[in-house]
Amino acid sequence: MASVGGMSTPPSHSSASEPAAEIAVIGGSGFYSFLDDVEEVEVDTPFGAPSDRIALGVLGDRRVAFLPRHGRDHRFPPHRIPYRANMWALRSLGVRRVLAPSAVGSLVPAHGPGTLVVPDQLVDRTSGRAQTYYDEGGAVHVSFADPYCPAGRRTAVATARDAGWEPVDGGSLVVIEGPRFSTRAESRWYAAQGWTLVGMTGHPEAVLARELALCYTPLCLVTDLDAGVEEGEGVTMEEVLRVFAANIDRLRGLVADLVQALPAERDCPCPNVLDGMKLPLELP
Ligand SMILES: CSC[C@H]1O[C@H](OP(=O)(O)O)[C@H](O)[C@@H]1O
Ligand SMILES: Nc1ncnc2[nH]cnc12
Repeated sequence: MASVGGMSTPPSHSSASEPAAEIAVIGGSGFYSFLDDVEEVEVDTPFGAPSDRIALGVLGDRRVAFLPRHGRDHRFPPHRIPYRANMWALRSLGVRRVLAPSAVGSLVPAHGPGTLVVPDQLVDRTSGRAQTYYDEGGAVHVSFADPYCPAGRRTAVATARDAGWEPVDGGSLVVIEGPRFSTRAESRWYAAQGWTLVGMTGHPEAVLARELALCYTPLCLVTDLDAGVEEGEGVTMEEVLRVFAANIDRLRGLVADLVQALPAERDCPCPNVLDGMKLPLELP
């Protein structure tokens, strides 16, 4: 296992011209491994250690990093995930594109369990999470009107369609603080706002990616109808993990296809979001 101290020693198979990885996959609940033949690296960051060792491997001609956001033993609940360390560590390895699979509840009866949604909007209902890299040394305000990479979203939707998994293209993901699930009244209120999905990890992951000028693409797998949508007992963790497990092979396949399908060059706005801003931090 190699050790990488923030921006210092890169892993053995990387060089200045060839980053350790260009694309990262961040696995969520039930998604704790991805690549077969990997080198695992421990990365340190100014924000502490990431959730786990980062697995580096190759898929076709793409160098890929995999990081399970909850840790491979799901030791971090959503409100305790070291989001800043995770995104910083990935960028320090050379990553510029992030694919973010996630288990979510649906606020729309028609989008039942097993539905794949590629949302285009996000609503932050978390509280108290560190959500910026730029909290000292000067003000930096990134644009976040469109929180996700348009090219990544487009490619994800097209790749899912090609694989015969008709995705829902667009929708708003409301991210709650958790770790509890929503009450029926909260859930009905979210649905009444016209929001589509509810999860616990999409924020601050997406905005931290934006602050590091990374392309971030969410891949939301619906595991349940949220409490306000369905007259039932309410959502349970067991239900989420069971439905996710039933869909993981399909999702893994999609992520692998998507890694291959992402364009090599970035012609989206994401690389330029920090242009003209005076950064208080030196980016890795
Ligand atoms: C396992 S139940 C709730 C848990 O599942 C989702 O995790 P992730 O987004 O990492 O797939 C949800 O956000 C909660 O953290
Ligand atoms: N109903 C739900 N609420 C919040 N996060 C979830 N993750 C999966 N299902 C969820």
